Amino acid sequence: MSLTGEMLIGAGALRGTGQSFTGYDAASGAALDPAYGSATEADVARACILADEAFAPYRAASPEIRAKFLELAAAKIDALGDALTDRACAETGLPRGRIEGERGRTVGQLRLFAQEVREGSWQDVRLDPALPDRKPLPRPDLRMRMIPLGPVAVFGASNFPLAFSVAGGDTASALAAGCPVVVKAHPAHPGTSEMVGRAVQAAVKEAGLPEGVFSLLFGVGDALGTALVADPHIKAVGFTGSRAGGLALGKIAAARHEPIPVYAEMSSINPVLLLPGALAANGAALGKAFVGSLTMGAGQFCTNPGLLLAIPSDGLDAFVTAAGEAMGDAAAGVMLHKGILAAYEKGVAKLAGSAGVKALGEGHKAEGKAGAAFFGTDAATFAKTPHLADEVFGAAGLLVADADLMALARLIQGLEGQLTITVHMTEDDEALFTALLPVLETKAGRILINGWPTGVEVCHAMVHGGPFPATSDARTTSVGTLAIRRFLRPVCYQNVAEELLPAALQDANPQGLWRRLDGVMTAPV
Ligand SMILES: NC(=O)c1ccc[n+]([C@@H]2O[C@H](COP(=O)([O-])OP(=O)(O)OC[C@H]3O[C@@H](n4cnc5c(N)ncnc54)[C@H](O)[C@@H]3O)[C@@H](O)[C@H]2O)c1
Ligand SMILES: O=CCCC(=O)C(=O)O
Repeated sequence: MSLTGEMLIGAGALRGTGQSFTGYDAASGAALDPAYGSATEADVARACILADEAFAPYRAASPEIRAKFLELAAAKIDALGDALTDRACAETGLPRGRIEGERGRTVGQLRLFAQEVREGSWQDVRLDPALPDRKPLPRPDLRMRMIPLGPVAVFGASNFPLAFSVAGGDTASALAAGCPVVVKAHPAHPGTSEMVGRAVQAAVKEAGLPEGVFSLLFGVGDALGTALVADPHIKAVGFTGSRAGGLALGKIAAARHEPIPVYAEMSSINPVLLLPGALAANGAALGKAFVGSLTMGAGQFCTNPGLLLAIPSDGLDAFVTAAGEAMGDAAAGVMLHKGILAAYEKGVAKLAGSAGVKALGEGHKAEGKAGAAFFGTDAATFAKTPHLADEVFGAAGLLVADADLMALARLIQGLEGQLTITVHMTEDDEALFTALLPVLETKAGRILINGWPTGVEVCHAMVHGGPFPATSDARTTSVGTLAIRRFLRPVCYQNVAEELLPAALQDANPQGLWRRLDGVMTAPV
């Protein structure tokens, strides 16, 4: 596919007349053709009007039609072949294996949502039949199902150019829910975005769906995102990126005449608790494995393990020695764009210059690349230095080692919300884990044992979410089939005649759904 630099508004393609920009080869810094023109406010309005017009017919399309559309989009992304991998590698500096894996995850995610649409339990149908003879008052016939919210604005993330971008989890879950999507491409990978966008646009056409089901807008600066979130046709927002960006979009959404939900995934340092039994059994191996997770993709994962907590011991010494050695072998990494590299270097310099913080290991350094960094401190220093709990996006980790178990417990209690908390433990640590679990549950969306947080499985039980600032809404996830719930709302139908009811609610159950009948989950017959 040859790139044109055009945005995709419904079935059309046109060049934005706003500020021009290009993608860059992340490794060399060279500008990559073609140039993209930023969308104007009129472009945003047009995409959102088309999305609004598409909403009624799209949500009325049968589950089978929506599922086939998602599968078509997946097939067309697959068919982009090596050209997509080449462009994504160039624009992000991420290694080929990582991008290939991410493409598999992206198309797998679209196919999983197709299955989810067909399976139907997302409609959460509840039927409370009429009780005309109930005393003192009869009960009317009440039936409930979930319906889509309306057009959704999606902001592609810089660090996952496929799985969290144009056809990533936010887009897949919104489309599965029956919501048209207007995507703002991340300006760091416009070529990758155009390729994937054209695949989705072609799938809309082939599926015979209204053109406004999908649009893709390009732009630099804040104006495009601001106009998109403010547009009255948009009913929800999906975002992965910086805390400042997510909060800014949340403010715009809250200030609208009709405020709307912003599902923003923002900032997490993903604490790792190294319990004594695990360190005694495996200290050195854990140290090496930690560096593998920390430095993967130059640390540009929102699940990056940025904070470690432990009680000093011989096992912890072995951990630190092995981690320091592994850091010494860690190559300098290409970061996604210059701004992210600058932010990382500033964050590392701030850690290095903090009183009471010492270097425990560092990776190779190279001009224009990021060197991994590993620091250590104690609980008292952590408590009195609030910025030590801030995310440094990249391969920087901080170990808090303290003999005072209660000080570590208070530290955990004082942490902000997290995407993940990891616990390394053996049977000897079970009593400690059991004591900690109630606190961990209040802090994170996912608690994992004897693993590393990077590498999120896309499945039904996944929660990629968590209390603020991990996300703006702790009740949700942006990965896995549960993500569909963000874009649905319940409607109750009272005393609506059988023949006038939506199919999902009819007595005959033509969609073959599991339904909650008078409170009891009931199989289709
Ligand atoms: N937690 C994560 O998963 C994660 C992922 C990527 C980046 N980051 C963090 O974000 C920093 C910057 O990276 P980025 O460019 O990917 O994220 P970003 O938040 O700066 O931008 C993401 C998207 O939101 C838009 N945007 C941001 N602020 C806006 C505003 N005020 N108004 C309108 N639109 C706005 C941008 O144009 C872009 O399209 C990184 O250094 C890192 O700290 C975090
Ligand atoms: O960067 C955010 C997503 C992280 C992720 O999906 C993973 O670790 O696999």
